[in-house]
Amino acid sequence: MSQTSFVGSSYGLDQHGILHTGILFWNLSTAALYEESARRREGLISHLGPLVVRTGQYTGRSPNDKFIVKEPESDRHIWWGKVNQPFDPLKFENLYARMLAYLQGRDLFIQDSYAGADPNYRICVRVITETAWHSLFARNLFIQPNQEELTNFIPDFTIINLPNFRAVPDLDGTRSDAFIIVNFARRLILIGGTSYAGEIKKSVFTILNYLLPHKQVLSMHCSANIGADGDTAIFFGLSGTGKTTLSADPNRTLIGDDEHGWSDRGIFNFEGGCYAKVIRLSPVAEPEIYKTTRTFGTVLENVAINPTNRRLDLDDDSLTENTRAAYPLSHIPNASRTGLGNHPKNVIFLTADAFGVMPPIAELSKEQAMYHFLSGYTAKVAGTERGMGSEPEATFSACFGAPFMALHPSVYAELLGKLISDHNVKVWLVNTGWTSGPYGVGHRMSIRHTRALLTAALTGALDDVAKEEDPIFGFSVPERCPGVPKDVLKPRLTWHDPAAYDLQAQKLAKMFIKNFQQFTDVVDAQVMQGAPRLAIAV
Ligand SMILES: Nc1ncnc2c1ncn2[C@@H]1O[C@H](COP(=O)(O)OP(=O)(O)O)[C@@H](O)[C@H]1O
Ligand SMILES: C=C(OP(=O)(O)O)C(=O)O
Ligand SMILES: [Mn+2]
Repeated sequence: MSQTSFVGSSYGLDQHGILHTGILFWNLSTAALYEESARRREGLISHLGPLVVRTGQYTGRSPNDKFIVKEPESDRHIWWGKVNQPFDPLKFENLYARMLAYLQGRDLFIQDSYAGADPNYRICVRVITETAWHSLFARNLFIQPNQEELTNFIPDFTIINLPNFRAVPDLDGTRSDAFIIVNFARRLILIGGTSYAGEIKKSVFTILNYLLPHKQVLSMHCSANIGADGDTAIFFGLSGTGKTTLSADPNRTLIGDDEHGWSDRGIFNFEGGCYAKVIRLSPVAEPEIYKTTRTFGTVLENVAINPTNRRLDLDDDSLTENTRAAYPLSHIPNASRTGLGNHPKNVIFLTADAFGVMPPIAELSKEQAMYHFLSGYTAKVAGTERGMGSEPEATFSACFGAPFMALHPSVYAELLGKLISDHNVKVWLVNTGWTSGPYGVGHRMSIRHTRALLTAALTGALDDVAKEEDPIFGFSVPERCPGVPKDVLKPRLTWHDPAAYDLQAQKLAKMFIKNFQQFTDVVDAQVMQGAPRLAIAV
């Protein structure tokens, strides 16, 4: 049977300087990619159909190995620093030449797709990979053009993803054998040395974060869904705070789980699929996502599989805590087909606070919203074991997604501020971490309670509920919420020692203030009204 019955673009790989290859697999379908993947022994097909793969050494993103080429076209726009590290253009060309040499004689997989559901703002992305499974990942995560569009496809940006090509730092100017290098002038992203597929999707996100603000469109690290009345909600949050989990809500239509744009036409998804964490996934708490781990077409990264009966063990964290499922949006029963939504009525900032200080929900003023958006607070837990007494670490990640923000955070903050005012949006802070005492003592907020709080906020049920102003953070904490015990709403009440709570809250407020010093010169004085108030005695 022919293996080459697929649509390829007339814009061939020679245009990228890729010559003398093996077989080229253009835009292979899911089933064909399974076959190629199985033939190459890239992974195992599990019970009920997902493709299970391992990523080897790198089971998560490698932010320190990510670079942006320092060239005149983009130089003055980029937010240079720890996040966006400069890379020498000549070194880039050298590395690219070495990758082109590596590609000779190799079979390659090409997926041509869109990033951006709104045709006005989409970009054409070509993903070239040496493995079939990364090609399936790209196919699942991005938006599929139709047959005619594929024939005429000319990439705006091209990603060359070669996990088995390892850089030589002394020769290539990289930090290690892994690298993710974005070149805006060349419209090229080179990825090597790492198999973690998340690098592919987050590189595309970085590109859109660079391009869209120039068009007055806000790009956001958030999930999005739509209520029965057509009201859109967006959920900002760093990794692990609940964007994917909470946006998959049986009562709301899912737009997307991770990356969206907000233009004068409303919200649009950048992607066509989701990338969910599946460690200890509960079929009861997260039935929609759980089902995708039992569906043909899903790619499962680093999930344990019994090689004999091909059953999965979602509780097994021996390879990593960061086990993932990559699936198209159509795997979620009530997902949007268009990827579009109206201007949001509600914006949620998700934080996983490990100090037990933040309330499970609070309404923010416009100034507080700006302050918290620039702060991007969440917490990382130091130890992996509960009750070890190891101190959690506060993480401040501007715009709730600093690793992906190509421009200065104030660019995104200004756009958000304007959109919030123009569309009269309510902003909420939701703590999906610890509220009933600190990590090691308390326990994590239950998904059931978080969902009840979100339902109440999004349906307007919290509008008429009395709210108390938090003495330090100043935001408004509701006194009651249907389906949630009253005590849960006020973390101070759940601590054995209220004085210890006050001390911890002050400590956290100090961390906010220290972190915000980097922004005090660049933001409007008004935003400072959203800062925590240390002077007030509690
Ligand atoms: N109250 C809660 N709200 C949201 N997620 C929770 C909660 N409690 C535990 N979790 C777990 O935290 C993780 C959230 O991850 P995810 O939704 O993938 O985050 P993100 O998409 O923001 O990276 C999931 O594994 C989920 O099961
Ligand atoms: C894919 C990622 O994003 P998130 O955890 O936000 O889904 C990641 O950070 O690697
Ligand atoms: Mn996610």
